[in-house]
Amino acid sequence: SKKERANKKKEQRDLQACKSIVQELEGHEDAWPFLLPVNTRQFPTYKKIIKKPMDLSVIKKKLEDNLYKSREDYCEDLRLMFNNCETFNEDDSPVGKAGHNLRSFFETKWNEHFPP
Ligand SMILES: Cc1ncccc1N[C@@H](C)c1ccc2c(c1)OCCCO2
Repeated sequence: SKKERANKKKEQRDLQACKSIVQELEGHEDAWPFLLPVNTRQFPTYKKIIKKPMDLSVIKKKLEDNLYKSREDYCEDLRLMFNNCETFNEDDSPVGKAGHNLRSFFETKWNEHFPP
């Protein structure tokens, strides 16, 4: 139907916006702690403390494999990644500071693409 076609277009537009936001995050100078899954041999307590690890490479793959049912679903994974960072890292640590900076950058991009 016309409504279904319109909805499909919106979903395609949202997916494209989410992909471009991830690309912008990856290029940010404070993205370095979030580009790949945390190495649990390097951080042996991470698996016990963080129940649902998340990073930009997983989010990018989920986008490519069309595993998000909505932009809200995608936004949830990004906020999970930043919340994990706050759980494990001190605010004034290098990773903690990078997490706060990148979260702020993300929320700004989010509001640019999807004004509340
Ligand atoms: C987001 C996050 N949360 C908790 C722990 C680590 C991470 N990120 C990883 C990629 C990382 C961050 C800092 C690091 C590091 C690796 O390499 C060991 C040397 C010290 O510097």
